[in-house]
Amino acid sequence: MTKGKLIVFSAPSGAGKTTLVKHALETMENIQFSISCTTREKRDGEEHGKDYYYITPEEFKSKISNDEFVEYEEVYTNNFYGTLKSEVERITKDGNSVIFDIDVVGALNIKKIYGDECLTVFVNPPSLEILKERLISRNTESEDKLKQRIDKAGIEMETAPKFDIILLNDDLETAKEETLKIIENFLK
Ligand SMILES: Nc1nc2c(ncn2[C@@H]2O[C@H](COP(=O)(O)OP(=O)(O)O)[C@@H](O)[C@H]2O)c(=O)[nH]1
Ligand SMILES: Nc1ncnc2c1ncn2[C@@H]1O[C@H](COP(=O)(O)OP(=O)(O)O)[C@@H](O)[C@H]1O
Repeated sequence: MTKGKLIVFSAPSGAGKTTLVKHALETMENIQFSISCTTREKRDGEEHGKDYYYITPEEFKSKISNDEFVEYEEVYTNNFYGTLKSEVERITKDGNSVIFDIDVVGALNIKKIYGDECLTVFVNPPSLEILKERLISRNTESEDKLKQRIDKAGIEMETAPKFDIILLNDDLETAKEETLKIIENFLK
């Protein structure tokens, strides 16, 4: 059996990458989600071992010392996020492909490691204004966390040309269809 490939979705917070990755996972066989570790708090509706592994900063540090991460970042102040080697291994060893929802730095690091076995997709919001509106209406962040995400978005948008594909997420149904086409095309 051939080993699976890697598909990385990345974007500023609020662009819609989680929505599009979930759609791909619900629709397609042979792809599975890389569950990251995070030290951030669990949001309502999220589940440990499904959306993330929610761990303490001490547990995170211990995983760094034990070299358990493919990559990790302090994405927002005091909030660490990391991709476990064991997730990539668990999913790809049986021939399934792995899909990631990670920040732009992590995405480009994964691409450096895996090269042609990896496709990086940048989810582009129609504008920074619309990005802000989506984040506000998602209603998951405190004032302070919202500001951190919006402040970082401009710099993150500048990395778009480094990705293999830029996917516009304006009309959601169109973006969902495009997501499936991009993945199918890469895996065939
Ligand atoms: N580098 C890296 N970034 C991650 C990882 N997991 C999640 N992220 C990113 O961390 C950022 C914050 O994620 P989250 O707290 O869920 O907030 P959201 O983007 O506002 O939904 C997003 O850009 C995620 O894609 C990871 O394992 N590594
Ligand atoms: N094309 C779209 N049009 C309108 N709202 C969208 C669209 N895509 C996503 N959203 C909404 O915007 C918010 C942010 O999307 P989400 O997938 O959580 O983004 P991210 O994972 O990139 O932070 C969510 O409330 C989601 O339902």
